[in-house]
Amino acid sequence: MKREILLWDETIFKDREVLEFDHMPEHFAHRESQMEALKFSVRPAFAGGRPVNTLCLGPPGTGKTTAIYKLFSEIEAHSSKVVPVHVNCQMDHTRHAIFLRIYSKLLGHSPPASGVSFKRVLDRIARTMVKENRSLVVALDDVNYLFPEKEIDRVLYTLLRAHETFPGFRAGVIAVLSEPALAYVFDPRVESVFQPEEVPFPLYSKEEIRQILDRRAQIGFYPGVVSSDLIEKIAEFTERAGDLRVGIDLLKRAGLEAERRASKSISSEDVDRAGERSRLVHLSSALKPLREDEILLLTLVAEMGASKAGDLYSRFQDSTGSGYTRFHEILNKLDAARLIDTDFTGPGQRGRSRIVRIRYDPGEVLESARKRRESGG
Ligand SMILES: Nc1ncnc2c1ncn2[C@@H]1O[C@H](COP(=O)(O)OP(=O)(O)OP(=O)(O)O)[C@@H](O)[C@H]1O
Repeated sequence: MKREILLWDETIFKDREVLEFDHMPEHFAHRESQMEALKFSVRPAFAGGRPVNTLCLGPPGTGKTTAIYKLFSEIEAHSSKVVPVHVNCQMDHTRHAIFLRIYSKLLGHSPPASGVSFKRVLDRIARTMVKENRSLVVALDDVNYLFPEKEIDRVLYTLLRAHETFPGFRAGVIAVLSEPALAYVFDPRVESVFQPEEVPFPLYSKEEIRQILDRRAQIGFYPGVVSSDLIEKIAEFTERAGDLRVGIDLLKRAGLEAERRASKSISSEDVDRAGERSRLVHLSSALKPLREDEILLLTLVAEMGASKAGDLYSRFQDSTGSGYTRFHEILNKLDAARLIDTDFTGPGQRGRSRIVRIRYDPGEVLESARKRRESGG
């Protein structure tokens, strides 16, 4: 008879690495049109032109960063005419830091002296690019971290108008934002040079999620560890949470739960047990793009428990001085991000008497919001 118990030195994971978020999936399904649009935007750069500015928009976990990485590795494999630089704006959120990142990528090392002036960094980048007749493509990932203090205007102005000072300098920007639309109003001097082509990244459907997770599971686990019924269950859970990362995390955690029981296969109970923690993965990614007043309203919902929209509004107005329109806008946004529920009051309950509830454990929300505030943005 086949042994069902896992020995202490055995594992059900064939390749753990594929269940990590930073794993670059070999097969990037359901994003063909977005990849085409991105390739189209950098194409002019290969012929000595300027890349087309682009804006990738979509909720967390819809493959925006993955698309950029794929694009950039293809560019690097194809030609040295184009210099692609990926900037994580959560880490590099000043113009100086971003240009240091570009400098290091282009020249292969940091500037010799720390504290070197911005002007010298820019000068070196622009002259090198012009001399080598190359084009720059800068991806500003999570660009919302550049909105406070209007840092984004300074970054775009410098990148996209540098050719006025350094003739022959060519640069394009791919901005990445975890939201369905761009609400930021640019400085007019930036707007005249930055009218990006929008590339939408919609949420994956349940079937798309199922296919993606199925493939991960095939590579990540040994055969027979996870059944197709369970993949279906995980896909449903992931669709409800609204973030593919939840599904990837759930596969991994459910696998660990099975190993804890020394079982050679994952059970439905393993998935249930892992579910709550995995759902929190969405919480931190959904908080990432939120503005200060949006986080404030979310924390009020967490603190007040199930409350009437009218009561919530009074507290919100006391703290921010904002009007009902803004309050309503944020409520809808938090609802769309699946952070709150505003709709289970039954017929006839509309407007200020709507009941608003948090979709996560309030303590977890307050803790994540605190971390998000500390990380800036
Ligand atoms: N089409 C896909 N096929 C396989 N894996 C995918 C696909 N789309 C996304 N993923 C995986 O989902 C995770 C999240 O993807 P990614 O980081 O690209 O999303 P994102 O839209 O940039 O999210 P955020 O806005 O939170 O930064 C990654 O682990 C990535 O490998």
